[in-house]
Amino acid sequence: MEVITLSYPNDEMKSDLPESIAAIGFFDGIHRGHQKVIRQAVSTAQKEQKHSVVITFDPHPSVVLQKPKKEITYLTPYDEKVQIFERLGVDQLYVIHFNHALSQLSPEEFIDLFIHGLNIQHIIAGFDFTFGYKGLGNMENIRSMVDQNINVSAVEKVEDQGEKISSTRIRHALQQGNIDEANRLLGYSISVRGEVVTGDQRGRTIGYPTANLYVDEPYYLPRIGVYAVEVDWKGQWFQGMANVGYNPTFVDHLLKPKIEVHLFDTQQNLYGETLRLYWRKYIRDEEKFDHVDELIDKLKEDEHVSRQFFAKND
Ligand SMILES: Cc1cc2nc3c(=O)[nH]c(=O)nc-3n(C[C@H](O)[C@H](O)[C@H](O)COP(=O)(O)O)c2cc1C
Ligand SMILES: Nc1ncnc2c1ncn2[C@@H]1O[C@H](COP(=O)(O)OP(=O)(O)O)[C@@H](O)[C@H]1O
Repeated sequence: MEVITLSYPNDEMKSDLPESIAAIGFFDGIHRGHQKVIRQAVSTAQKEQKHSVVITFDPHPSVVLQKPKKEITYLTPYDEKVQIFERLGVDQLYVIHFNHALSQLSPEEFIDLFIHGLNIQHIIAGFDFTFGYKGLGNMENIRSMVDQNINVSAVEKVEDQGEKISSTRIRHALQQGNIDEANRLLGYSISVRGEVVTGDQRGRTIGYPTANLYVDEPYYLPRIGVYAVEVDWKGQWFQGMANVGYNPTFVDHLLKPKIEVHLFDTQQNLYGETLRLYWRKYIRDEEKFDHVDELIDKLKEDEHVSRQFFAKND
C-alpha cells in the first residue's frame, strides 16, 4: 500500500492517476462499520480491476475547529490506522492534512480537488459522512456535485445490539473498562504498541518488575486501572497484568498516565524492546495505599485474578 499525504493549498495533484474506488472518512478505530465501507471499496475495485483507495484526514478536524484546544487521542492513532488499512487490502492511502484552510473549502471545492483531482470513479462512505465547510456536504447532496459518470454509495449503519456502532460508543466502553464490548464493536482486539523504557526501578524491589511502555502516539487509553493483558514481543506471547495510572502510592503528580506491565513466568530484560499490549480484562481501579506492603498484597491478588481469568479463557 502506498501512502501519500496531501495538504491544501500546497499540493498539486498528479495528472495520470489510475481510476480508483475510494472509501472516505475519518475512520477512528476502524470499527465494524468502517470496515464495511472499506471492504466494499476494496471488493468493488477488485471486481472492476481498478485501484482501491482510502481517503482520510489527519489530525482529527476537532483539533482545528474546537476552541479551546484540547489534546486529542485516538482509538487508532496514525500508524495503527495505516497498518489496518494495509491488512484490509487497500492499494493506496491518501491522508489529507486537516488544517484551517481545508476547513474553509466548500463541499464543491472539496469534491473538485479530492474526488475529481484524484481520479475517483466511485465514492463509498457511511450514510452519515459529511464534508466541506461546516460539514455542509453529505451523502445526499454529493450526487449533484460530482461528475455524471461517478458513482456514489452510502453504506447503511452497522448496528450492534440495536445501536449504531460508533467511535464514541467504543470510547465509552473503554472508559468503563469494558474491553469485551470495545473489542466486539471494533471487530478486533484493541492494543497499544510502545517501547520499554526505564522507570523508577522500584518494581523489582517489590517483587513485581514492570516494563514501562513509552507510546509515541496519542492513544485513547482504557479507564485508569489494572488489567489482565497479553503481550506480543517479536511473535512471542506472554500473559501478564498491567496498570494504566499515576502510581499514587509513590508519586504525587504525574501529568500523563503510565502504562506498565508485569509479565508472568519470565525474567526477560526488555529495555529498549517494542511490545504490543492487548487489554484483555479490567480488574480494578488504581488505589493509593498507605504502605508498600498493602500494594504488594494487592498485586498478589491481581496476579491471582489475572491467572484465573487466563485459565478460564485459554
Ligand atoms: C498490576 C499492577 C497494579 C498496580 N496497582 C497500583 C495501585 O493500585 N496503586 C499504585 O500506586 N500503583 C500501582 N501499580 C504501580 C506500582 O506502583 C509500580 O509498578 C511500581 O511503583 C514500580 O514502578 P517502576 O516500574 O517505575 O519502578 C501497579 C502496577 C501493576 C503492574
Ligand atoms: N516479568 C517481567 N515483567 C516485566 N519486566 C520484567 C520482567 N522481568 C524482568 N523485567 C525487566 O525489568 C524491568 C522492570 O524492572 P523495574 O524494577 O520495574 O524497573 P523500571 O522501573 O525501570 O521499570 C523491565 O523493563 C524488564 O526489562
